[in-house]
Amino acid sequence: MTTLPTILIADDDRSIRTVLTQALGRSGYQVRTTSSAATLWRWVEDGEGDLVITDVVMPDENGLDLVPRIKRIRPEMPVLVMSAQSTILTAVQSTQRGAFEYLPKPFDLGELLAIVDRALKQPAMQAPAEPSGAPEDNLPLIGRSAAMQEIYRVIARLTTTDLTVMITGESGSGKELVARALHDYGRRRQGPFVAINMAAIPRELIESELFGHERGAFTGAANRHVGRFEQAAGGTLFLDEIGDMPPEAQTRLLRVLQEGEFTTVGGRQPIRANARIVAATHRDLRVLIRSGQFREDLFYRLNVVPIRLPSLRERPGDIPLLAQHFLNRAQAEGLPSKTLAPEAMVRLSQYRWPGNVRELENLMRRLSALVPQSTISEEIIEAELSDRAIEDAPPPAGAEPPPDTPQALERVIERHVARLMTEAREAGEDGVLYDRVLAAFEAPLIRLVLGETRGNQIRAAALLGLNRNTLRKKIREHEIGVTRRVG
Ligand SMILES: Nc1ncnc2c1ncn2[C@@H]1O[C@H](COP(=O)(O)OP(=O)(O)OP(=O)(O)O)[C@@H](O)[C@H]1O
Repeated sequence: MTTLPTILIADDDRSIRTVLTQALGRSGYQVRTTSSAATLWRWVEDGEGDLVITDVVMPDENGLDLVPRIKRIRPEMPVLVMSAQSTILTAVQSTQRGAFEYLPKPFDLGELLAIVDRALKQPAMQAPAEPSGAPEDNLPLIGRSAAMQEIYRVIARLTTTDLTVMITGESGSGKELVARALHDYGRRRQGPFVAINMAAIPRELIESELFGHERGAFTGAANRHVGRFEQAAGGTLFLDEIGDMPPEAQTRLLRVLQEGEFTTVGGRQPIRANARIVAATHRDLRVLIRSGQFREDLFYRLNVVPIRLPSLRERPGDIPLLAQHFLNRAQAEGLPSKTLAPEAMVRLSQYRWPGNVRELENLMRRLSALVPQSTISEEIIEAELSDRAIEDAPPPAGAEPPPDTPQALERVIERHVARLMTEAREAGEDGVLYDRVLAAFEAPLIRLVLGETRGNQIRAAALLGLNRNTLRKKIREHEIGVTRRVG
């Protein structure tokens, strides 16, 4: 008996899932559908399915980001990417990341079936060449610096426990990767890994996303919705950007952690919480606690095992290894093979990497695609980096000014401004920088002062030396939540 090929479909649009299920089912395929990238990933990890069809924009993760991860663990699996944002960028990115085909929405069902048929017939041809890199490329985390060794040791020690972990570190330093490693090597590895990013979900939806809701719990709740806590049962719940969690959700989460059970929004029946919690943030939670934006009691519940991930500039020795790893990976995804000249490597190691590993990864991917020569020279790196770096001559590693000095603050500001400049340049935006830089400092300033005055705007305006109406305008502009607290 031959088994029918199974197609895994991830799209948060139910009508697309229905149409595809019917069309593919009629053509003799088995079909499994999900609205979440996390579920799709779990199926792929569990070795299920013969072909993936994924949407790009999904509530929990961008489908395009999933493609290279799928190709890494299941290189033979064809992945079709469909997207309503049918820009040339999406198409190019899908292909670069190893997708078999890219389908702009709306698409022709006949064309889709033909592509599925073609993809399943030629799996061998789709398998990318073996990466030329070291076996290291298959490791979940790259880096041999002392700082990373310490991280590995902590992860290893935690494999036999379900302790709650709080990962802190700058953006792009690998917090999510560490969370996944804790899950993949831990006791709950057979269970699901469910991630939720507090900064990516509208604040008013966070509670129902986390805990689920009953039918009719609020306007628009047409059906019962299973929350991430329930989805993560038996596995790990990764609470990313925990510092952005709204106060009500914080209170609810604290209760769950204390009592070990929760109720859905609008529900009464308590459900046992059976998820290991790993939280992460790039923000300083102690500052948020001081300004009244994060509950101190919740912090202590979450901060059972703190893991502080070093920034890339704190471990420059890892840069060559990581750079080579990302070039190998780009090659495995079908981009041309590249090597870095030794001087180019030195220059990379001296750069400050405000966007950390993510920035390095992106640069290597871009160079793999764009540089025609097979050896990337120092000049090419120099041109790339001097474009984004503020300082011409970065200070050697270890020359960070002591914390809490005006120099350290200036350094932080410089890094942030450099990042905003890069973003504006990459997005081709002119005339936005001054406002964005000001907003970046104004919003936390106002939040802190309002925290200090317990939400009293008159006192806050006086403290700031601002006119009351100006302060109100800025509160609106920055969408700062103001709650008056008594006592
Ligand atoms: N040690 C590492 N080895 C290999 N790849 C890494 C490492 N650290 C980070 N990366 C890669 O860098 C990118 C950013 O990592 P990740 O998303 O885990 O960072 P993050 O700290 O969670 O970022 P953010 O705070 O912005 O969510 C990912 O593509 C990840 O695979």
